Amino acid sequence: MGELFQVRTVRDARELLRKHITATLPVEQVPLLEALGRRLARDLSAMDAVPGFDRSTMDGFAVRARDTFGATESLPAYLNVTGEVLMGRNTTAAGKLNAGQAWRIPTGGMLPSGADAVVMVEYTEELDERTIGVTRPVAPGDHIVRAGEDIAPGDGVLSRGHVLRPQDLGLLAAVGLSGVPVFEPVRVGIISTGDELVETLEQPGPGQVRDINSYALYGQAAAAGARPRIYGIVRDDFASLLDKLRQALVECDLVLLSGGSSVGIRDVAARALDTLGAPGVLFHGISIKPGKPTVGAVVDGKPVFGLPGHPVSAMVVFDLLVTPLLRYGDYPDDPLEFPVRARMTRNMRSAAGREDYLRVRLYRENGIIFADPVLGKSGLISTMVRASGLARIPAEKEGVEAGEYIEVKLF
Ligand SMILES: Nc1nc2c(c(=O)[nH]1)N[C@H]1C(S)=C(S)[C@@H](COP(=O)(O)OP(=O)(O)OC[C@H]3O[C@@H](n4cnc5c(N)ncnc54)[C@H](O)[C@@H]3O)O[C@H]1N2
Ligand code: MOO
Repeated sequence: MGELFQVRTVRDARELLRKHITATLPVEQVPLLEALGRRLARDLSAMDAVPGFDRSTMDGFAVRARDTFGATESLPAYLNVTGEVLMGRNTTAAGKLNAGQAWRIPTGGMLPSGADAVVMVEYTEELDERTIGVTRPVAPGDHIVRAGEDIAPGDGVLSRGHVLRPQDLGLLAAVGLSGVPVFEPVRVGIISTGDELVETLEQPGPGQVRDINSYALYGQAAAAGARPRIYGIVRDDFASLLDKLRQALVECDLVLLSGGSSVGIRDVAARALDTLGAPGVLFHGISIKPGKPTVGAVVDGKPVFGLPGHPVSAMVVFDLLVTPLLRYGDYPDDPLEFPVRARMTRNMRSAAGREDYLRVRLYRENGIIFADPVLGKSGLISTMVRASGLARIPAEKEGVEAGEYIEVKLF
């Protein structure tokens, strides 16, 4: 059996899990339009240069910069208009721009050979069909994008593990990759435990409550790019829990159990996890509030979490320990995990040696972002709904005072 009842910091819990998780995800090739939010399975490099030719970034005239030196409004540089660039057309065939010449060019047009800059149309005056006066000089390279300036052939463009964003799809389209190798989404099995739980459609009797966690955790898993699946409610009993866990572990890459982590069937859950495979339970308890009675296990290389039953606690622990695994397959150091700095509206106590996570509602007043704690016990799901994010009070602090800044991650 693993290291039971030893309370861990979040960092240690992550380290232990990282050390024991060995299961890998299959790779699939998906069309570019289905790749948003997916994780790249290998490094990608560009075959083509983007753009493939020098192009103008303005409507105007392609010129040799040196022909415009010294030009002013009162003494323009006069150039002969000897050509016109058409969009999408190869200018090489149309010849070369020579000294004293200018070619009309649209934004994005291919620079003719011989030209090294573009004069914006605003800084020209048309004297007749064939002559312009340039009223402002340009330097070589002005208003043009060079071939390969965006992406050079052979450039590594995106790395394995990267979660694809809209701009990444644009870049992959630019280099002509219409399909991408991505990891299959993590299949997440969700099991709720408790004799008091009933399905959403049921009317709870006295002493009963509807199952909240299956839905909230399903939402969190889906939001993190995983493929969640609900295994329903299991009664507090070893045999049925073992059965359900066994099934979920065969069909999923990661399994979540909620409830029964503290007293109740705690030992049952831990015993079940140790029965199912090695190394079993890695830790029982993390030094955070809410979320202390969390069980972390690895069974045959796959992570299994016993999340606390209180819905807020389950969601907070999911956010800290499960989301990074689903998103990145790991616990990367993320300096932007809590990206917002906000000013506390009131004092909040916490115990040293324990990280506290506060539900906060953010608002802005006179240019300052304030964090207003949403108070309420961790059994109250409505507190999560009223909050816009989670603020962290680090373990070394004994609280935060009104006016002090804290770090917040947004939901
Ligand atoms: N004597 C102690 N009691 C408790 C302790 C403790 O240290 N000593 N820890 C408290 C803390 S903190 C938490 S968090 C909870 C953890 O409870 P469990 O993980 O053992 O879960 P349960 O006892 O089954 O449930 C707790 C609470 O949550 C409700 N619950 C559970 N599952 C769901 C669900 N799917 N949907 C909605 N609500 C759910 C359950 O009905 C209980 O009210 O223990 C404290 N107690
Ligand atoms: O962990 Mo309990 O989660 O403090 O409510």
